[in-house]
Parts: sequence; structure tokens; C-alpha cells
Amino acid sequence: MTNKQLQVLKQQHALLAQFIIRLSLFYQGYSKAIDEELQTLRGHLGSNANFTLAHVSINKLNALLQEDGGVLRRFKTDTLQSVEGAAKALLATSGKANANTSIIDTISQARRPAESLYDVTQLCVQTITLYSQVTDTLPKPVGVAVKSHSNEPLQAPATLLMALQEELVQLLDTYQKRLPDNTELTILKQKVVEGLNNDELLNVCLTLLRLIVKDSMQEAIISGKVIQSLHHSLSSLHQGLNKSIDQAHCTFAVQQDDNLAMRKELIKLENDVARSDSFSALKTQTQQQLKQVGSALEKREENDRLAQQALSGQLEALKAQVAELESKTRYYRNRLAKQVATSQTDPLTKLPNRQAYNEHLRKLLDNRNINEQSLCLAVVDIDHFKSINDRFGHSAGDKTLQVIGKQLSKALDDNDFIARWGGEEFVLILPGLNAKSLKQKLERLRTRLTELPFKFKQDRLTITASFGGTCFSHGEDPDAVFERADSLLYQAKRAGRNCVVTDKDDV
Ligand SMILES: Nc1nc2c(ncn2[C@@H]2O[C@H](COP(=O)(O)OP(=O)(O)OP(=O)(O)O)[C@@H](O)[C@H]2O)c(=O)[nH]1
Repeated sequence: MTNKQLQVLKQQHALLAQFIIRLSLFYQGYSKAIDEELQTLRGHLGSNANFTLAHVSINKLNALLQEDGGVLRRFKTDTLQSVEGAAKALLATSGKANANTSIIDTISQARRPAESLYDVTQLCVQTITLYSQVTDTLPKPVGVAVKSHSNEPLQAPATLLMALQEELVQLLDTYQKRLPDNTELTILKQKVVEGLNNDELLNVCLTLLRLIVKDSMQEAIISGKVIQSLHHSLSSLHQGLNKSIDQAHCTFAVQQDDNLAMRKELIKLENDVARSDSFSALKTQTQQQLKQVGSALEKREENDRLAQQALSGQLEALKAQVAELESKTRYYRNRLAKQVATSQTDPLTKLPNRQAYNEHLRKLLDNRNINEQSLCLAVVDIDHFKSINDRFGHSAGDKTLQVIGKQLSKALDDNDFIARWGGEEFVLILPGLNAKSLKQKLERLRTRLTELPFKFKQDRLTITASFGGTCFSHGEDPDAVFERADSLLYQAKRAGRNCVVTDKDDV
């Protein structure tokens, strides 16, 4: 071998040694035994490469890698199953059709056996990319904080959590207006505003539910107590009456005995008068018998006096019981009236609520006869109300609802009726209008709202509302009329908002 050839061979050996070292570094971390053998191999291939020892080491590594083939296959299968599971979960949370087809592709790829580790890695990368695409397309939470806890179980989608939290804040607000001194409610609201994960949200819901149940149970217990005490008063009244009747029976029996005794004396007197032929003997007998009649009369008078006394005592007791009963009934009636009023009043605006609207409309329709005046219905919805909440906060939104409710209510006539339908929507019942006057009246209301000087923080604001109005045909179902008014309201929204649409319009 020439010197030059020797030189080339040395260079090729060095290149091969470098390559094997790099390859061995790639496999590092796979298993402890392989790691140790790789280190030995790198030692043999160092600056003075010893290919004989390296050869021994490579053979050992070969055996070790073959032993580990099974582990590798299991690892690949496990990874593919995890990828398939993750893709399925992603499919369940994603709402995007185009993302779904990619996820379905990924699932079917993961179901096929992978040829190499490279295939598995590629599939993992593909799933992670899909995941970030899908989470990017989901709307981001605004306004209410949402906590993230990296090591906790899978959370509900952020939008769902947000919607639940908003609902919860409103429910808590409503309930807080009913029970302003309840500190538990204040703490719950604080928690919701700070942000909750799934478990915390569930806990707050449960606590609120318990509170509501406890509150209504208390009402029920109080009502139960009142009923119990009324029952008690009624039964003692009943006992008192029975006693008086028994007493009256006794008195009557005693009087009958007395009457009988007197009648006997009189009959005896009559017989004596008939039989007697001596005036002085008759006189003596008569005097005796009259004395006896006199004492029987005295006894009877005394009995009558005692009976009278007992009866008037019993009547006094009965009077007191009736008075107590009356006062309890009055108290209970007032309480009941308050409960009915509360259940039919919207706690925020203090306007009648949907239940009151249904009741009022039912009464109106029940008492309405064919020749009576017409009846119209309108639905009012504040425009872009969500943006008031978003820009100035929920309590500014609440205040707006109160002001608008009050203004609408003030602008109505005596026979008109307004209720808060829910959210930022009000419903009006307007008797005695035709299609033309309905439109005019609603226009007046709409203009009045636009003239209200709202000011939040430093911003002056004009708040507008859209109106949908319609009139009842005779015998028409109130729900159908409401739906018609509601769809006219949505025509008003589509027409650009801050306008009135009634049946006869051409919008
Ligand atoms: N502050 C407050 N907000 C409420 C109340 N009830 C409902 N809301 C909010 O009212 C908003 C209604 O929003 P949308 O239904 O989108 O309607 P909008 O923003 O008024 O838009 P348009 O009706 O289309 O003009 C929601 O954000 C609700 O959270 C409440 O009692 N108080």
C-alpha cells in the first residue's frame, strides 16, 4: 500500500468514526444499557480509533437494539392510540367543518400501523398543528376571567365556560336584589367574577342551588307555621263552641227539672183547692205551697244567673279566639299578597315580569267581549345592549335597563301595561289602538328613549331601541301574537335598529 493510499484510508476511517459517533448520539437516552454501550463505542472511535474493539461494541449494540425491538413496537402502538384519542377529543370540541376533515384523516392514519418512528413523530406533529388551528378558531373569552390550570383535567370549551359564567353572574345579581344582606351571595359573585375552572363553576352552581332551595324552604316553613297556628286556633274555637252547646244543654235540662217541680206544686195546689172544704186549712196549705213555688223560682233564678254567667264567659272566650283568628288570617293574607307581588315583579326594574304579563293578558282576554276595543302588543329591545355591558360594565347595563323601563312605563297611558320580558327586552300591552295609532304611539316612545341623556364615566351616550308591534285578531292565541310582534321586532333590527315596525309596514 502506498503512502497516499494509506493516507486516504486513514481519512475514510476518521470519517466513518465521526459518522458512527453522531449516529450514536442520536440514539442516546433510549435505554440505560444502550447508552452505556454507546459511550464505550464512542471511546473506541475517539482520537485513536480502535476498529477491532469498536467492532465488538457494535455487535453488542446490535443485540441490545434487537432485544429492544418489542419495546419499540409497543411504544409505537401506544403512541398511535394516544394520537387517535387526542384527535377524537379534538373532533368533539371543534366546530369547524374544514378542521374536522383534517382531524378525521389524522384519526384514520393513527389507526394504521406506522412503518417507522418517523411516521409516528410526523403524526404527533400533525395532531399538535391541528390542535393549535382549532383552538385558534375558537372565540377568545372577553370580559370574564377564565383561569387555566395546566395539570388539571380537560376543561370545558372556553366559550361554554364564559356563557355559563355570564348566566351565573346574572342569576346571582337577580337573587342578590331579592336578598341584599346575604353575604354568601356576595362571596359567590366575587368568585365568579375572578374566574372559575370547571370544578369551581360546578361548586358555585351547587352552592347557589342550595341557597335557593333553603330560601324557598324557609318560605314554605313560615307558611306551614301560619297554617298550623290557624288550624290550632280553629280547633280551640271549635272546642269552645262545643263546650257552650253542652252547657246550654245542661242549663235547659235543669230548667226543665225546675219547671216540672213547679208544675207538680201547682197541680197539687189545684187538687187541694178542689178537695178542701175548710177555708182556713186551704189558706194554710196554699201558703205552704206558694212558699215552695217561691223557693223553686228562686232556685231557678239562681240557676239561670249561673248559666248566664258561664255562657257570657264562654262567649267572651269565643270572641277573643275569633279576633285572634281574624288577625292571623289578615297577616297570612298580606304575606301571601306580598309573595304573589314578588313572584310577579322583576327585581331589577321593579316592573311586572313575564308571569305578571301572562296573568294580565289572560284576565284581559277572559273579560273581553266581541264588541270591545282592539288590543295591541309590542315588543321593545334595546339596541346593541351587549356593548354597553362590555364597555361600561354589567352594573351600567343594569342601570340602563332600570332607566329605560321607568321611562317607558311613565310614557304609557293608564290602561296600558308594561312588563320586562327578560334580558334587554320589554313587552307592552296597549288597548284601544288601531294599526295607525299603534305605530304613532310606538314612534313616540322610540323618540323619547333617544332623547334620554345617558352618561357613563365621561361618555355621553344615546341609547336606542327597536320596536315590533301588532294587534290581536279576535280569539287569537296570545303566543302567536307575541311571536308576530317578535318577528316584526327582528325586522326592525335588520332594518338598521332604532325604528318601529308594525303589521302594516313595508319594511
Ligand atoms: N347588565 C345586564 N345585562 C343583561 C341582563 N340581561 C341580559 N343582559 C345582556 O344583554 C345582552 C344582550 O345581547 P344581545 O342579545 O347580543 O343583543 P344586543 O347586544 O342588544 O344586540 P341587538 O339586540 O342585536 O341590537 C347580553 O350580553 C346579556 O348578557 C341584565 O339583567 N343586566
